Amino acid sequence: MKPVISVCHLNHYFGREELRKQVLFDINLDIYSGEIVIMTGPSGSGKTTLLALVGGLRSAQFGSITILGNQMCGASKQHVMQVRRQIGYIFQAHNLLTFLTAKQNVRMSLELHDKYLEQDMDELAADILNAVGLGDRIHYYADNLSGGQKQRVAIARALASHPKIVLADEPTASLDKKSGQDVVKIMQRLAKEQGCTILLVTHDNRILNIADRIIHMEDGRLIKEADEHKVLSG
Ligand SMILES: Nc1ncnc2c1ncn2[C@@H]1O[C@H](COP(=O)(O)OP(=O)(O)OP(=O)(O)O)[C@@H](O)[C@H]1O
Repeated sequence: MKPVISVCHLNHYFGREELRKQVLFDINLDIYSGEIVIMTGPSGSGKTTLLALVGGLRSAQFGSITILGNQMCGASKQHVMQVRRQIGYIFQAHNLLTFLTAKQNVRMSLELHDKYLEQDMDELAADILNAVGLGDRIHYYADNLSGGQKQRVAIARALASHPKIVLADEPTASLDKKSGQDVVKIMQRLAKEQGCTILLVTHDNRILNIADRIIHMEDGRLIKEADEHKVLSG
């Protein structure tokens, strides 16, 4: 089986000349279809940078990143955009548009895909909001939702178009324990139903039990691949 995400000898630098600083060192990582992989590590160790490179939000400089069979290093902008459409992003600052309702926020992500233009996008958006437990909030403006509810809208938005990959950066950071666990359980359930692959960055030890695999980043290096099959759960 080919990996959905394959990172090979990836190095990354920020800054130029004397300010040039290496932040990722020879990263190698394969993630397979349907896997939920959690990446942990201290602040500044390079997790967000790696996630942004994998998601095509930053250009890779040295090494290789293959996403769904597409080489991202040196890819044209257009090619990167095509790959990005197959990825759902869930970031801590959920980036909902506050002047739109929950349903309109989700609908916007469907409008990016030709295949949905012929379908009833309002109904599809309402369905996925139901699935994340927000059936009674679909007409609420994002501003009038709690942190956990906004995060659930962000999940609905990311998963509505059935992406093959979901990238999540600290999806539970601003949530209390219960909301945090609700949010990741919803992600886990929908991902398993849709067969999508999740790469999730977190400092939140309370959610490690949803991972199929936990990887650890330190000082720009992936130092171990351990704890397959939820050794750390509970
Ligand atoms: N745009 C940038 N320009 C220069 N340096 C950057 C930039 N973004 C990140 N860095 C540096 O790269 C290193 C890795 O940062 P990154 O945000 O990837 O770490 P992280 O593990 O996600 O941290 P955190 O857990 O605090 O979010 C840090 O030393 C950071 O200061």
